[in-house]
Amino acid sequence: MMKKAIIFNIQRYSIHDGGGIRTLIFFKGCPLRCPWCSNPESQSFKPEIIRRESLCIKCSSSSCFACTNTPEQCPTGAIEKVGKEMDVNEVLKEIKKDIIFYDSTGGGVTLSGGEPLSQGEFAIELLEKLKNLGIDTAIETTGFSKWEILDKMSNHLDRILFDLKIMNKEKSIKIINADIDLIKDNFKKLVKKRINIIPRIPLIPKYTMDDENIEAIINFILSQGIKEVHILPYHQYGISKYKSLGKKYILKSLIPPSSEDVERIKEKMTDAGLYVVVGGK
Ligand SMILES: C[S@@+](CC[C@H](N)C(=O)[O-])C[C@H]1O[C@@H](n2cnc3c(N)ncnc32)[C@H](O)[C@@H]1O
Ligand code: SF4
Repeated sequence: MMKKAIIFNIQRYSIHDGGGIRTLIFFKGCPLRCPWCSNPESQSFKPEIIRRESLCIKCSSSSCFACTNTPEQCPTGAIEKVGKEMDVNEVLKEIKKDIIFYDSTGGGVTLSGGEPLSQGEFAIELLEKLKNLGIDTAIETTGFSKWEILDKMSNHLDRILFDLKIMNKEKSIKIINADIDLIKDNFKKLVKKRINIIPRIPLIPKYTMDDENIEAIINFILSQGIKEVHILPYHQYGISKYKSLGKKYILKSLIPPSSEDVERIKEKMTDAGLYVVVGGK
């Protein structure tokens, strides 16, 4: 039987996250809980209802949040179901609509989320089919999974955009629910396999940007013989999605890093011998 996964978005014509014009496949569900996550709708493994107040015309209730209409009954799309079970062929059908853009731009398909490794068997089958079609493949990942899954998946990936977030073990478990030792082990095994791996660091003030964490990240990357790193300055683009989901955004008052702060970290990494890309594609 064909494998199925919960997908919450298929974004076409993306110029981020992997190079060229890309199709991004967003897997729903993540074992981590980064308080700054810009995709809160990706965290639960189950389909969810979101409510967008800005689209609500108050047709049946005084508030979108008190409305008992189903997504199908809502006339404006203010109430929407996020997350759809799809099989590999359904996802492939969507991807094939973009295939003509890949060759001329060096683009392809990037798996994102949520955490694609958490629906690993499906992702492996999809990637295998994409490689059989000659399509470039990339993944954005936390690297937090059993090695067996990542090992199999890496055989069908041209590039792994691998996040390193919090290097202190206790802090990593407490703040984002991730065992950094497992993540580092997986990273090292991929390097040993000579997989094309690009570390990405989200620059989150008060969480990942302190000297100790940045130095630990630099030392780890250098110890693995890697020369390129991407840094992603903190943004709050996902903030309205928290409200739509009825979730609280606890970092509302956290100010994104200034360009000087980003430059300071870039310089530190460059001085250590790394080639640094801000944003990262
Ligand atoms: C939404 S995640 C999905 C992939 C995977 N779950 C991960 O975290 O690597 C994609 C990228 O966005 C970054 N990211 C998430 N929230 C962010 C925020 N508020 N500001 C900057 N980068 C963010 C992550 O660090 C990751 O590199
Ligand atoms: S690992 Fe990625 S998807 Fe999961 S909570 Fe963190 S930023 Fe969000």
